[in-house]
Amino acid sequence: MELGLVGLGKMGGNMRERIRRAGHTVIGYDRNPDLADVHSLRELVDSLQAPRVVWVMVPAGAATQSTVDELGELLSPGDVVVDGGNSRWTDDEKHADELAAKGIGFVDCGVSGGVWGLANGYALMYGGSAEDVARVQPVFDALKPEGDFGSVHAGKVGAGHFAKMVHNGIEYAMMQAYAEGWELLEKVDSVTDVREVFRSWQEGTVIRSWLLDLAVNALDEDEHLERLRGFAQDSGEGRWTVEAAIDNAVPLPAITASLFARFASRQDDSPQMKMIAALRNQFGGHAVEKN
Ligand SMILES: O=C(CO)[C@H](O)[C@H](O)COP(=O)(O)O
Repeated sequence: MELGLVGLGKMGGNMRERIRRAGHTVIGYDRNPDLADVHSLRELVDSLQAPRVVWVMVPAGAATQSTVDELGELLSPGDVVVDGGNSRWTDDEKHADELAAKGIGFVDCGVSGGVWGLANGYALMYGGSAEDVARVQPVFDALKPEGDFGSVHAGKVGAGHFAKMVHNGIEYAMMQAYAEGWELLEKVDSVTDVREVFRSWQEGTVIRSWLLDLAVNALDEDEHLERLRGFAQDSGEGRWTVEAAIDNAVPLPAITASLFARFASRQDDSPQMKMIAALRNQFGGHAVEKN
């Protein structure tokens, strides 16, 4: 089939390649002309035969919104837009409604696989009507990993990004657990080779996983992670997971703590711990350290 792909960065560029390897025609547009096959969204749309499928792979928020808006002006009834970025799931219904008013279908798709997806395939979680999903199915089949699993029609519009959001919340908590275990192992004198302990866990243990494999890769590159600062950003999905938990009164202590640990990583000197120190000093005369 023919696909229009908007956004050819780290994810989109590799996805174009994987879809082409499966025998499909992909016409890609990116603001960076060095990456693009065409020079504008209009040229992309004009290059595709109707009914068209256009996959959007740009940053969540304003960039996705403006791309969907522009496609809404350029596409025709019967075409389908797929949002494959890490959009907030609550944006999907809005995008679907805006496009539906013009007779254009919409599918949201959470994509996981990072820079390894070209070789390993991308895990896909999508939401939308059966009819719209069927139109995109050959592309899903090209992108997904080999084997029986790795893609799911999770439900109606929004379900794909909701599933991907929860996936990322789990990712936060798993990474935090490996990180805490690693720090404790590094702290004690009795364990003399932490990297080899992590490596040994890759087989036979209850906690083996791809994230553990990646932790071993990282320790092979920098055994004690001395070249890195302990600073972690977040892109939004952890926050949205916690917000959804509050909306639904579902307790998520591990995921919430792992999000807050990232916030703490951005502080050189914790203001709240200054208050703890001050209060201990006030009520008990406990010693404080001064700047
Ligand atoms: O979706 C992903 C992996 O599954 C992305 O890498 C995601 O951006 C990571 O999220 P964060 O920046 O919040 O750690």
